[in-house]
Amino acid sequence: MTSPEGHPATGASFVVVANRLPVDKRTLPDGSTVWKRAPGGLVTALTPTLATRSGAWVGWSGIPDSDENPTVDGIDIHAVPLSGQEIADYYEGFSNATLWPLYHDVLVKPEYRHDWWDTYVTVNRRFAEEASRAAAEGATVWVQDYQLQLVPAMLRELRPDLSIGFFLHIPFPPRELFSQLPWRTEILEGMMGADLLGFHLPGGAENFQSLVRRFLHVDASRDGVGVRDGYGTIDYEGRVVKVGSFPISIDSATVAANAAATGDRAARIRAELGDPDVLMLGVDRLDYTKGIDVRLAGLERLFADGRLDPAKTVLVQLASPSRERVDSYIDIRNRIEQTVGHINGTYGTVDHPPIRYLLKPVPRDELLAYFRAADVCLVTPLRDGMNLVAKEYIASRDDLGGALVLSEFTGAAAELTEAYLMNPYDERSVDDAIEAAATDPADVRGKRMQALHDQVMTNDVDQWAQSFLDTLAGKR
Ligand SMILES: Nc1nc2c(ncn2[C@@H]2O[C@H](COP(=O)(O)OP(=O)(O)O)[C@@H](O)[C@H]2O)c(=O)[nH]1
Ligand SMILES: O=P(O)(O)OC[C@H]1O[C@H](O[C@H]2O[C@H](CO)[C@@H](O)[C@H](O)[C@H]2O)[C@H](O)[C@@H](O)[C@@H]1O
Repeated sequence: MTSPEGHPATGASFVVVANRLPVDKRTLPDGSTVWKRAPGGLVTALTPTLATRSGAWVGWSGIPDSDENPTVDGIDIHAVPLSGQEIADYYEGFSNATLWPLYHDVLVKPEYRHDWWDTYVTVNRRFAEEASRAAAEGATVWVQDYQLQLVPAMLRELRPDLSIGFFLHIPFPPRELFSQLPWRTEILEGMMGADLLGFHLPGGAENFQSLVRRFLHVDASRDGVGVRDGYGTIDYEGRVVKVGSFPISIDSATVAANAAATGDRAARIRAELGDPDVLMLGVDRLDYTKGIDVRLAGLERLFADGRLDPAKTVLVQLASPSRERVDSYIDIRNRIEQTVGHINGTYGTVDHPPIRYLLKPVPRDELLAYFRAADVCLVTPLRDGMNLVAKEYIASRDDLGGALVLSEFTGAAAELTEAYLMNPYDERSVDDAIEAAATDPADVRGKRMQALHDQVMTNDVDQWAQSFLDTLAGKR
């Protein structure tokens, strides 16, 4: 059934459009398969809104050529199929070998290929068409992230009746870097199809305002962009587009409760590791932006200089494989594995290698138990949009134990000012922060953790989603 305008009368009144679906296909021991909700922060944040507003989710399953549409936990799934070639050109290519490095300070050289761009346009159009089919007349559609920056304008053209939001989960670069992009005007025009554009930090929003002034020749307000409130405005094609800063967070109460419920597993982890004086932890997708190499180099210097004792220190580095066919990800994996071998070979003994490195995801409860066990969590990216691991570690520590070493180049550092902040480009800063976090007196570490814990428990992901959606709806 359609409305007089030809739009679905029975569609969803709230639609999330994201590269990934919030479900995973799992194979059971008997060989059969089931779809399960993926444990991501975004789906947790949006589940209440999806449930109360007859919600739908448009995305890719992560599997080539799959267009199964399972309904999981009441979420109406609209799968967007991608062929093997499209995965190579749109996901691995344009999204993760062009945009990802360009938006992360050009840490590796972005590749600018017209065939990848063409596929990015084709796939963005497919997402927009599916969102158009899913949305009821006048619905709210929330488009997520750098893989889908053309969707807002494509969707507006198909469905001017919709209210469209867009949120970027990674940094938005300054003019000097973004201007490299051969398709810079098209990307900006694509984003400007939204009614509200959200970024983690005011700096990203301001970079965007500056770029649309320069390349779209529009009048963008120069008012400061506040955090959660106080958005900027841009007059564009007879509409007013809002631009704001909305730092994402986690489901803090659930993380805290689940971490506390891991019981004595944390103590057993420490015992299994030989009861070290200092247990350090790193938890990352294996990505060159995350600075895993930075923390390994820092640890090696601290061992070499006698500032930390390798016989009494353990670093558990949990790394999840990511984007494994992209060259820069193959390179960083090789470099990290070589460095781990070098440090263990030089500073370890047969029964005590100081670094324990795992290249596979661990179950959620096990991860929370590691958070409870660790004296120090090392979050050392060269650049990161937010970094939810930092917030999860803090939420897990209602015992006020532990210490967070945090790079200034993460979005999280803007809020988590009581962490042991460091500059990953400055060896002294790296070493001093790791040493201080490992050796400061318990009362100093406890006071810092108390302030961090209060911050993360107060600003959770529900507040993030609500502040964005209220601003989109004109309630703020
Ligand atoms: N269950 C599980 N979750 C993980 C693991 N490694 C990372 N994660 C989760 O993946 C998310 C990573 O988010 P974030 O730090 O913002 O970095 P991103 O990878 O760039 O999105 C966090 O919610 C982590 O808890 C793992 O080994 N197991
Ligand atoms: O989908 P993948 O290619 O496997 O990558 C995983 C996600 O990585 C990025 O995460 C970002 O979003 C986080 C939440 O806002 C933020 O904390 C982090 O700093 C970002 O890197 C990416 O933006 C997502 O689209 C990917 O799904």
